[in-house]
Parts: sequence; C-alpha cells; structure tokens
Amino acid sequence: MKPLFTRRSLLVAHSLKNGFLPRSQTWRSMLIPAKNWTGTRSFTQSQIIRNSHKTPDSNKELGNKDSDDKEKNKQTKKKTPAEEEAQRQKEMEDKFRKDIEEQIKKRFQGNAPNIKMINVDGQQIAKGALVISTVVLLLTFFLVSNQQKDELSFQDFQTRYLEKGLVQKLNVVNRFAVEAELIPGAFSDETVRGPNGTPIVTFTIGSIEVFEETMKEIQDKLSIPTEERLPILYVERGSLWNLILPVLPTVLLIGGLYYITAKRMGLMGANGGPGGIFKIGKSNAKLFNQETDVKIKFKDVAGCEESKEEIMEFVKFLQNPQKYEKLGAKIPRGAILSGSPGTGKTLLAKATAGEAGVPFLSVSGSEFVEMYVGVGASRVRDLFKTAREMAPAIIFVDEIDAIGRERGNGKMGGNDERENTLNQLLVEMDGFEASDHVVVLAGTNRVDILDKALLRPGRFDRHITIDTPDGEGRKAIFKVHLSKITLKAVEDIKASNKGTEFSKYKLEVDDAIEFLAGRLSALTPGFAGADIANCCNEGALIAARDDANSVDMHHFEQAIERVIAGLEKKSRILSPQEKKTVAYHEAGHAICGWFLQYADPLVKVSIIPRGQGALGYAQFLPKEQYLTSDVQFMHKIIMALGGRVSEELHFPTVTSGASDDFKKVTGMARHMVVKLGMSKRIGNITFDEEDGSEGFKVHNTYSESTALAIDEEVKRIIDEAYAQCKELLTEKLELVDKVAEEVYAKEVLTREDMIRLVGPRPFPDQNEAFDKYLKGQDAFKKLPKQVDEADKKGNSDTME
Ligand SMILES: Nc1ncnc2c1ncn2[C@@H]1O[C@H](COP(=O)(O)OP(=O)(O)OP(=O)(O)O)[C@@H](O)[C@H]1O
Repeated sequence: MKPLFTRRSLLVAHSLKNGFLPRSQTWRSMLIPAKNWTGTRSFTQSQIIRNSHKTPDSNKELGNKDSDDKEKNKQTKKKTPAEEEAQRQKEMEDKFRKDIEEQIKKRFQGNAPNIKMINVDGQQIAKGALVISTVVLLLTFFLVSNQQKDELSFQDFQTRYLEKGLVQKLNVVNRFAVEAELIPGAFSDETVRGPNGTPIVTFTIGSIEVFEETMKEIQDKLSIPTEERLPILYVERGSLWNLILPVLPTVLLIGGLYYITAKRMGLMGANGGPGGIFKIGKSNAKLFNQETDVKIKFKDVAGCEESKEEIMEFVKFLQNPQKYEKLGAKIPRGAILSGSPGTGKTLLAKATAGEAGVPFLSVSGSEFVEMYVGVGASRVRDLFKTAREMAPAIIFVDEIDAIGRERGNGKMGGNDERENTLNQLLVEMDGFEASDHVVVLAGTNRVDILDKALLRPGRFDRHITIDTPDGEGRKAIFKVHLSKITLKAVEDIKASNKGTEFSKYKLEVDDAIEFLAGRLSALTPGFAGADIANCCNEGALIAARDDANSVDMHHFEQAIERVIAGLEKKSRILSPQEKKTVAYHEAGHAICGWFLQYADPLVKVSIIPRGQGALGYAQFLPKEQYLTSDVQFMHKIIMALGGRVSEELHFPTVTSGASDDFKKVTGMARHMVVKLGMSKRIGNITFDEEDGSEGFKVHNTYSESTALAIDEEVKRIIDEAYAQCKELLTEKLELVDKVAEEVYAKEVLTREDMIRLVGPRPFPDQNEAFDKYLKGQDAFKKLPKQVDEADKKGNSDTME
C-alpha cells in the first residue's frame, strides 16, 4: 500500500462524502480544527513550506535518491545516515497521521466522515491538466467533425421526414437553419430532443425565399390542402454577441481610423483628453502673460534702430490711444516685419509686447493650415475674437507667408483652403475698428511673395525691413549677448582692480567689452543676430570644454571659425601629396588676395579640413560696402581662380579641389553679364533668371542667340581673369612656394605670418573695422596648446 504521507507530498484532505474540496477551506482546516492542533503543527507547517517550494526537478532528484537507497538496502543491511533520517521522517509522519485521525474521531464522535489522504504532486497536476485539455479538444473536434459529417441535407429531410408525414412544425432559426419538429415517437439517429421532449432534426438553408418556395412546391405536389400545410415560424436565437460580432470589425476599423487621424492632427486635447475634434476650429495662438512671460524689452534688441523707431509708434499708441484719436489720427493696423532669417523679427515683436505691456498673442502662419476645410478661416476668426476681448492687445503672426502667399498664383494647382484662410485674415483686418486697439504684427522672410491685398494701406500699413546688421549693429548685438557671459577680459580687470574706484573700474570694463565686441564684429561680416547669439553661446561652450573659468577671445574665434567653415574634421587625414596640393592651392588664393588692390584683407590661411568637403581655406574679411565696381568683381574672380592656377603652375596635373571656386567664379561672371550690365556686348540690360515662386523654371526670358551671347561673355570674363591670375602667380612663383611651405608645416598662417613671409601689402586696407581692431593683432591664431599638439603629431615637417 502507498504510504499516506511522503516527504515530498503536499497534504490534501479529500472529502469523499462531498466529492470535492470546499474552496473556502484550506487543507488544514479540513483536517483538524485549529484549537486541537498540537505539537506536530510546527513540523507540518515547515514541511509544507519546504515541499511547496520544490520544483519538479528537485522532486525527481529526491525520488531517484529514494530508489537508490532501496537498492543499497538490498545490497547491505547497514543503514547510512540518510537512511536513518528517512526512517525517522517516516516514523514522524506515521505519528502525525495517527494524531490527525484520533483528533478527527474525537471531533466528530463516531460520525467521522470517510477521510482519505492523497498525494498531490505538481507534476501530476500538470500532466492531468494536459490530458484533460487534450481530451476536451479531441472531443470537440470529434463532435464538430461528426456534426458536419451527419448534417442533414434538405433532400434527405424531404425524403426521410417530410414526404413520410413525420413533420409537424418548422422553425427557421436566425434565417439560416431550420429546426423541424417531428411527431412524437419519430426518433432516429439524426434526431435530438427538443425543449419539450419532441424529436427534432435540423438542416441549413441558403435563403428563406427559396426555402419557402420549395416547401410550397413540395406541398403542392403532395396535394396538401392549404389549411393543413406546415406552419413555418421564424425565430432569432443566440446571445448579444451574435448581434455584435458581425458589426464589430467595422466598428473597430472606423474607431481605429478615427483615433489615428485625431492623434495625427493633435485633436485629442492638450493631454490626449477630451476636447478633441470640437477644438479644431479654435485658434492655437500662444498667449504671453505680461507680468511673467514677455520680459524682452527694446534694449534687448540691438542694431536695428530704425526698425525699433518705426515699431515704437505702435507701443505709444497702445499705451496712450487717446492722444492720437483726439487729433483724428488713425493708427496703423499692422506691420509686416521682413528680413533674412535670424535678423530678430520675432524678437522685435516680442519686445514690442514687452514695452507696451499688453497681451501678446503669438501664432505661426502654418498653425492655421489644417487638412480640414474651413478650419484655417475659423481659427483666424477665433484669434481676432480673442484679441478683441483682451484689447488692447498685439497679435503676432510669424511666417505669415504660409497663409499669405499671393492668391491664384499656384502654378501647380491652387490651394483653396489656404486662400480661404487668407481671405478671412483680410476680412478680419478690414473688420476691426481703430478703436479696437488691436495691432497685428507679422513676420516673414519672403515679403516678395505675399498677396498684394495684404500689404495695402489699411491692413499691414507699415513695412518694416530688418536688414542683416552692419559692423556697428553687430557690435551692439555682440554687446547684448556678451553681457550674459563670464568674460576673461572682465574677470582680469576685476582681479587687478580690487579697491579702486567703482566708476574707474566700470569704465575699464566697458572699454574691454567695447573692444571685444568690436573685434568680434570685425571678424563676422554678414552675420545675422541669430548667428551672433549662436557664436557667443558656442564660445562659452568651447571654454567649458577646455575647463576654463571664463571665456576668452580665442574661444570666440574658434566659435566663429566653426560657424563660418564648419567643424574641424580631425578624422580626415590627408596624404602628404594631398596636403601639399592643398597648401599650394590655398597659397595661390592668399598671394592673389595679397597683391590685388580690391581684394578683401586676408585673415587666415588654413589647410585643416573643415565642414563638408573643405580641405583648406583662405579667409578674407569683406568690408561693408553697398556698391561693387566691375574691377572689384574682376579681382574677386581672379582671387577665386588663384587656387587652380597655382596647382597648374606647381604640379603636372590638376585636382578636383577647385570645383567650389569655379561655381563662385561662374556665378559672379554671370551676374555681371545678366544683371549688372557689365558686358559691353550684352549691353545695359537685365534678364530675369529667377525661378518661379514654386521653384520651377518655365522658360528663359531671352532668345537663343542672346543665351549664346551671354554664355560667351561669361566665358570671356573668366578667361580674362584666368590670364591675369596666371600672369600674377607666375611673377610671384617664389612667394607662393614660401607661403605653401610654411602653411604645409604649420597648417595655419595668420596675417602677421604673411607680412613676415611676403612683406606688407602694397595697398592700404580699406576696411575701417579691420584697421581698428585687427591690424597688428593676429586673429584665429592657433592656441599654444594646439601648436604643441600639432608638433607632437609631427606637423612641423617640411615639404619635399
Ligand atoms: N537685433 C538683435 N539683437 C539681439 N539679439 C538678436 C537680434 N536679432 C536676433 N537676435 C538673436 O537671434 C535669435 C533669433 O532671432 P529671431 O527669432 O527674432 O529671428 P527671426 O528674424 O524671427 O528669424 P526667422 O525669420 O528665422 O523666424 C534671438 O532669440 C536673439 O537671441
């Protein structure tokens, strides 16, 4: 007999009387009432915990060990310590069992239920479950296949039941199955018992109409009188699922599509919560709170004094409208701020709001554009409604060209929705009265493509152009941004002026910042406000990377180089031959620039690869000038050709390094011929060579013969420049050699190096800023640390 308790068994009491273990009761409470639990309790508990944590593997191991023990027992009668332990355990289990039985007897006093102890093993349970599920599956499969096999056809139903008069009623269930109730006693293999005990056979039908028709025909044939014909009832059966399931895929598909669309269009409310589609027509304008958000004032916008003055009028109006209205003056409704990217249009608009102290609603033109028709117009309406409610207020529409493009100009098909939005904007701007005290400012980089209706007086009355800043403007912008940075020049003054008078100290600091800003401005011609802000920030980042305590001129110069020429490509290692070619190429540019009167002053020659594909560069500082003569153009072209000509003069073959120079040269020459009337043969005429607003060039505005003449003139100019360049560089062959060798060895040459190598420039530099801030003071010099590193890498070798 199997032992009732084994070491690895989980004890479960199984009530034979009830046939199952009541769920609410644990095995322990089934066996013995808690109050009668005695000293054996602790043993049992620990036993259970131990066993219940065992894995099937550990059980197996233990099982193997038991059988091994038996084997050993057979071989030798002497008991091992393990056997002794097993024996002891068995005795304890027996005692425990007896104990339980006694207590049960005592509890039920002779009426004890028939209790049987069984072993429950995890593995056994799993096996059992597996077997049961397999059986259930097989049974289901068998039943289903059997059902399919035995399904009654209509013909069988007709011959076996209908024609024999065994049918008493027909129920069409869910329009596809028929339950035929047979007369009592008509049982067969195919019948099942219906709810009231009547035998039933079932079969399926294709369509109710055909079934009815067939039934009629059969009964006609059997000459059954109309009143005795079989009644046909229609019943719908099944759960709610039967109704839901057919429509569920469609509902899920539509719901999914809606969800994806709503999410893509950002219509799910701010946090994906409710609001959704109902908010679509509302304006997305961001409202800046005067007290907390708009902290920008006019003093933060530097270098565009005229624009500031223009816009100041709006501020004065919003602050004191009565002053103007009293005199009968109408206040401009809006202003278009136009200019190149990063020139400070948004900044100026924000400063206007900051100065005026009124609500500032900022929105981007593209935010009006939505895939749904009418949404843009509705948002415009809502924006103006909100502004009127808050008046006095400023609306700022950034990138207005997104909605304000000229109407009916879409060469590739119109965009009605955008035009609707623009129309609504025009209507709103017309619609509000001067007394509404709402001012609309708009920013764009492309004022040329805006609809004329938008620019007429009464709408955007003022056109404020913000140009790229000149030298003084850049200096002023640098001052604004440098004021937020810990500068080495200022820190040095602080350290050396302890105890001196504040006014003197302040003067020194101002001078230092003035000089720094001036020098940086001289090094950054053509930079817009955003570039300057970026440079200052980059400089501080470079200083932080160097673990410096303050930001020095070198850091800013590195930042400028990075913005102009791109990142230094330390990974791009040139072969000695390539390096030599690049050195001669750059030396050619440098010598041309040095000996041509109208060339810009040179600040640096470098053969360190930078940015996209640039293996070296000669950096010149163009002066601020508003007119360029044909001779100046010529000198620029000669200078650009200097690289290729130098390669030709020093090497048997030429390289691809001059492709970018040629692009510039061709562009300049073509501009001279086509736009500036600088070709005698073509004459004083300008040809429109611009692309259409959609970026498609449809046709040239000149004849084929003119096109040929233009091409010939462009070539003539370049050829002439080439000849002059060759003449110049042949004459200065030795100097080119000198410069190339030095740049090859040092990688970087500054202006001072050039003076040392080739002597001072024969023409005065006509660049005031250059004279003031850079003359005699090297810019873009390698830091001592960098020079050391270059030496370590062996860069100071000489060219063979
Ligand atoms: N005149 C300026 N004075 C001080 N900082 C300026 C000036 N112009 C631009 N900046 C700096 O450049 C940043 C970008 O300027 P802003 O966004 O106003 O340019 P934008 O003309 O609106 O450009 P975009 O046309 O690309 O929208 C500003 O946040 C500011 O730091």
